[in-house]
Amino acid sequence: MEHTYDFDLAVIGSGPGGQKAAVQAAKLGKRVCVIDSKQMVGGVCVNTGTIPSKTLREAVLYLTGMQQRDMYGASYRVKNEITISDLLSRLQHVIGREIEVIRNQLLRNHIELMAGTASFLDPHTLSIDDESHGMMRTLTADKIVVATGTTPARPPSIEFDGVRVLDSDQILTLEKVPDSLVVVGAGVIGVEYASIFAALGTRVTLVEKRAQMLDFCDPEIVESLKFHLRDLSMSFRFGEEVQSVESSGHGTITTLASGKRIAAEVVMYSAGRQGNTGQLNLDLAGLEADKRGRLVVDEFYTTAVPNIYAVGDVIGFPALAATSMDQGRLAAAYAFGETANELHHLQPIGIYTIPEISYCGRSEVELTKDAVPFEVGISRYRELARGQIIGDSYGMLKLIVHSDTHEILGVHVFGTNATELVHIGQAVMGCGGTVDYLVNTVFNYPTLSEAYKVAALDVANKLRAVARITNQMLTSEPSLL
Ligand SMILES: Cc1cc2nc3c(=O)[nH]c(=O)nc-3n(C[C@H](O)[C@H](O)[C@H](O)COP(=O)(O)OP(=O)(O)OC[C@H]3O[C@@H](n4cnc5c(N)ncnc54)[C@H](O)[C@@H]3O)c2cc1C
Ligand SMILES: NC(=O)c1ccc[n+]([C@@H]2O[C@H](COP(=O)([O-])OP(=O)(O)OC[C@H]3O[C@@H](n4cnc5c(N)ncnc54)[C@H](O)[C@@H]3O)[C@@H](O)[C@H]2O)c1
Repeated sequence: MEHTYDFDLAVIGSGPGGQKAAVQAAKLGKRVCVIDSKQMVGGVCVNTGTIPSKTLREAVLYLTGMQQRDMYGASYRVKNEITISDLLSRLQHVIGREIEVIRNQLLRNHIELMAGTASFLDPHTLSIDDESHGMMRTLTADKIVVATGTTPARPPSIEFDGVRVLDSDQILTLEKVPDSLVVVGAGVIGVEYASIFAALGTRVTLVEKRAQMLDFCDPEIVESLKFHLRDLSMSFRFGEEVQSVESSGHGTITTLASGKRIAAEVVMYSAGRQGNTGQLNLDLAGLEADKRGRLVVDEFYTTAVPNIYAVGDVIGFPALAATSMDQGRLAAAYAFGETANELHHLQPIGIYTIPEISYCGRSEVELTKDAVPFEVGISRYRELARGQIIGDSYGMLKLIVHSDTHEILGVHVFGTNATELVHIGQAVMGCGGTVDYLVNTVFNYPTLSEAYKVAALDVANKLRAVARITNQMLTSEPSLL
């Protein structure tokens, strides 16, 4: 006998993964609902993660006038005393608009948005606890997508008071811009926030237990970033672990395992995140999470239970809004038998530090390890007319090209608009293009995109020099000696 369910698809979590899963299923004519708590519509992405941090960064760049200082001098500011309310007003504006856009998209696709926390009663039945209205309900669905994301991991020995000792979600509730800040963990979240506060004039100390930060990025670019951050008075404590954090009305003392003690007004922890599966009653669905709360899926985003899918941060790496969206879209397509191509292996990474970093493809370190012969071409923004016009004297774009096939193997960008520029390289690489395409292409002038042309010519010149001398060696008379 055919089951009849309340919904064809129930999606738990309204972040990027959940939204796109829901819209894809609705486009296939399915009856869909999305469940999330009332104050989290849009997920971590809109409320506590991507959008707030990127908006804060934009507000800081504008109000500090930092990007104009090359032109107007080191003391140039748009506003002298930047208060937390200057920053938060922009944040609230953008978050509010984003939530409206999401609600509207769900509504016009006839997707029901339900307020509450979902948990499994069995593989097809969910219980929804709507605390804000004191209501419980149950619903059934043929397919279920778990897109519950993550929350900041909190070491049990640290007392988070939400005022002086904070996790990265709580940083958005600061009541004033701190004079000094310890950031624990130099992952992407830690380095982004550290650079934002350093740009605001906060004295930042970044503590990281590994010997380096962002070790998946091009080392030359990480070195340039560190130079800029030191210039903003940031201190680095690499290879150091936090032993304890004490806090009082006067401030905080962070004690490191090496015995060092760091005084600061505020401490922010950004030392990893934990999958949000604790409230789901996974065992009633026949599922189990790993010790970091994450679910394992196959290439179709199916969990161990065939009608339950999982996407986004809750399935782990790469844990980006960018990938979560596509995982959601694909999971819904696979769930309802729609043919879909798996994600392209070339995916960009964008790190919104000040200055920003972005790359796509392989790095010099990886290629050297694999003994792949390559040539590198570099373009510096200060030699581009657009670089001069915008006052970015430190930006650079690096192209890595296969010495024999001329295939573009990687592009690494540092500086203004890096996260946008990277897509040109990504597109050429994705279509199997070579550096010759960039050499023979005309770019608008004056633009930062011209960096591709300059870097491509740099590669071509180096390859030509090798070819010329090799030819001369081959054709010259053998030596008599
Ligand atoms: C500070 C910060 C900055 C970031 N910056 C970037 C960036 O620049 N670029 C980028 O690509 N990514 C960035 N990320 C990562 C990005 O935010 C995540 O990859 C993305 O939000 C994950 O989407 P998701 O679909 O897994 O769900 P999430 O956005 O994590 O949302 C999950 C939702 O599920 C809900 N939920 C959980 N449990 C239940 C339940 N039982 N019932 C109902 N609802 C539930 C939660 O309330 C939440 O709303 C950043 C993250 C952080 C924290
Ligand atoms: N621009 C972006 O794309 C972007 C921005 C922010 C976050 N994110 C995503 O969010 C996710 C979480 O980021 P994250 O930075 O919290 O986690 P992470 O796991 O990447 O980094 C945590 C860091 O903290 C360090 N650490 C842990 N415990 C420590 C201790 N006691 N003392 C000192 N150092 C310690 C770890 O060595 C690690 O380097 C990542 O997967 C990231 O991709 C992406």
